[in-house]
Amino acid sequence: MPDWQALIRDIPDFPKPGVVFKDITPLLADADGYAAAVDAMAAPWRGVALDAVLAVESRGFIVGAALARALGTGFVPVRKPGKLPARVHAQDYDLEYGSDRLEIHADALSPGARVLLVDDVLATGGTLRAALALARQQGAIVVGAAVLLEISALEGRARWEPDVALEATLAC
Ligand SMILES: O=P(O)(O)OC[C@H]1O[C@H](OP(=O)(O)OP(=O)(O)O)[C@H](O)[C@@H]1O
Ligand SMILES: Nc1ncnc2[nH]cnc12
Repeated sequence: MPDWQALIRDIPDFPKPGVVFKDITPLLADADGYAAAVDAMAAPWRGVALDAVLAVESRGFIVGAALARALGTGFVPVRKPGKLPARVHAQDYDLEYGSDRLEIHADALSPGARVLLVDDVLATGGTLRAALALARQQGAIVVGAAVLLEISALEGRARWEPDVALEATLAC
């Protein structure tokens, strides 16, 4: 276990009773830990041809933007409803503690663009699958997906597309 993994803490019963929330804010606040986490997330993708990192609001932005800079790619935001100013494509999805909708600008990706999906946590996988659908709707090639932390018990990986590489830096 990398020593910075200890900077992710468990918060019981947040945001709902029965959910153990994996809180990455202590890791983000630690300069060395944050840098090490981003380096480790980037490692499998160095040398892979990529045009953009596509990351999901809001915690996904914190790791996704840093990863885009580390890999030298553009950054495409996928946002919660009503936040993007131009025409959007939308996708409804379920996650561990509810359901929501994600949006992407309709002109965010060119057909054939090579995209890496990025988020902080993989739980049930609903969020990442919605991001995959949004990218593909625009004709992008989803080269893979990168998450900082996979919550294995929630089996998001089992619902992921086996043909698309999914790299989790940490698993619990
Ligand atoms: O695999 P899933 O079950 O879909 O869960 C993972 C998602 O849940 C969290 O986002 P959340 O919607 O809580 O939003 P936030 O990033 O704004 O906190 C997390 O940042 C992932 O995006
Ligand atoms: N248990 C959890 N902790 C942190 N983020 C999450 N996203 C979905 N489930 C989560």
